[in-house]
Parts: sequence; C-alpha cells; structure tokens
Amino acid sequence: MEGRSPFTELPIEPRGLLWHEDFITPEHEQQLISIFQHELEWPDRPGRLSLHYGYSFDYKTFGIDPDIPYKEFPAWLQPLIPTTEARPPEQVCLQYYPPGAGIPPHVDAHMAYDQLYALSLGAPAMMQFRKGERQIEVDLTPCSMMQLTGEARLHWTHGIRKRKTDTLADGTVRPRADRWSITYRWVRDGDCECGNVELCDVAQRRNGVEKEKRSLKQSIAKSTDEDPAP
Ligand SMILES: O=C(O)CCC(=O)C(=O)O
Ligand SMILES: [Fe+2]
Repeated sequence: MEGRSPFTELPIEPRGLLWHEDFITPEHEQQLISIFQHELEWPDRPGRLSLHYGYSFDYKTFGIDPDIPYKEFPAWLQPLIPTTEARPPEQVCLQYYPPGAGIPPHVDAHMAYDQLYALSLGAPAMMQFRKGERQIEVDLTPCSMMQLTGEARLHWTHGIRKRKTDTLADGTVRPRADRWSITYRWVRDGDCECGNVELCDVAQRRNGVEKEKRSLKQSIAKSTDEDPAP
C-alpha cells in the first residue's frame, strides 16, 4: 500500500492495539447493516451468531476446517478487506450480537492464525482486555477497524461481557443494541514461538496441555449454546 498506514497504535495497555477510526463511512455502514438484516441467512437461535467466509473455522481443532469448501467473499465483503497485509485473509467471520450477547474472554488461536483484524458495525460495545489481574476496557465504536498485534494479539485475552448495558468511564450507563463485527484472520506461516503456556496453543501442545484446554472450550460452547470464541 502506498503512503502511511491509516492505523495508529492506541496509547494504552495492552500495547499493539492498532486503530483505524473511520474505516467505513456511516452511510456505508447502514447499507451493510441492511444487507445483514435482510439478505443473509442466519442460524435460527438466540445469542451471538456467526457466518463464515473464505475457509471455515473448525471449532474442534481451532484451525481451518478441511471438510468445508472455500466460500468466496461476497460482493459486499470485498471492499471491507484490509489492504494493509500482503494478501487477503484466509478466514473472515461476520458475527451478530443481539443486545445482551457477548464473547467469552479468549486469545484467537496462535497455532492457526497470525494477523487479526476486527471491524465494528451497529451499536458500540465495550471489549475487555485482560492479562492476569489487569483489565482494560476499549470501546468498540461503529465503523472502526482494530488490529491486534504484539502483546494485544498474543498475551492479553479479549472478550465482550454478556450484559444489557455498558458503563462508560464517565459513569454513563449505555444500553446495548444490535451489533455486528467482521473478524479477519490470516493463516500463520510457521509455528508461533511466543512460548506463553497460559494462552498459546502451540506452547500448550509442546507442554502436553492442549487436550484439556480444548475440551474445556468445547464444554463452554455447549453450555452457552453459542459458537465458542476462536
Ligand atoms: O466482535 C468483535 O469485535 C471481536 C470478536 C472476536 O474476538 C473474535 O471473533 O475472535
Ligand atoms: Fe477474538
């Protein structure tokens, strides 16, 4: 890409949170929301819903599902693909969050994926980043694109609480409303070497703790009747 990247790093912990505030215009956002609401077929169940494009995510291995054929990016998705990477992402996931829905704290699998971006549409929601005792809230504002790199990508979990309101830093209680996000993932070349046994599935496999973690993730998925976090 020519010129400077429109992403700037947020001056907060976790380090490595890159932000593009107006990745799309509010008019474009409204057109997309209309497509999401009227033209797409969503699973018929409550809670957070996901639709996958490109290669599908395998919730058993937390990698690419080899049994599901590649799904071309639809026309509406093409202009939303970040151009700041050397190639388009292998996996794109559109998620719908009805008011009150969330996503459990997680790191996106290190083994399968490298670069990770997320575009927010519709109502804002607070995302919690956590590392040990530290918790930082980041407001996911509509039309903004976030890129998780470095510490934020590898060593802090992120999640969105299941709740009907978010309390802002100034004490304002903000009701949740319909939100959509698009997450983009690039398949990793070579192994992740971060060595974080707490959060990295590669380090866990090397230390023989992968299986337990996986079955825990699956039982969480069953108990909430939602797709587990990647
Ligand atoms: O909804 C979002 O903005 C992020 C979702 C997320 O963390 C994920 O799909 O891995
Ligand atoms: Fe995530």
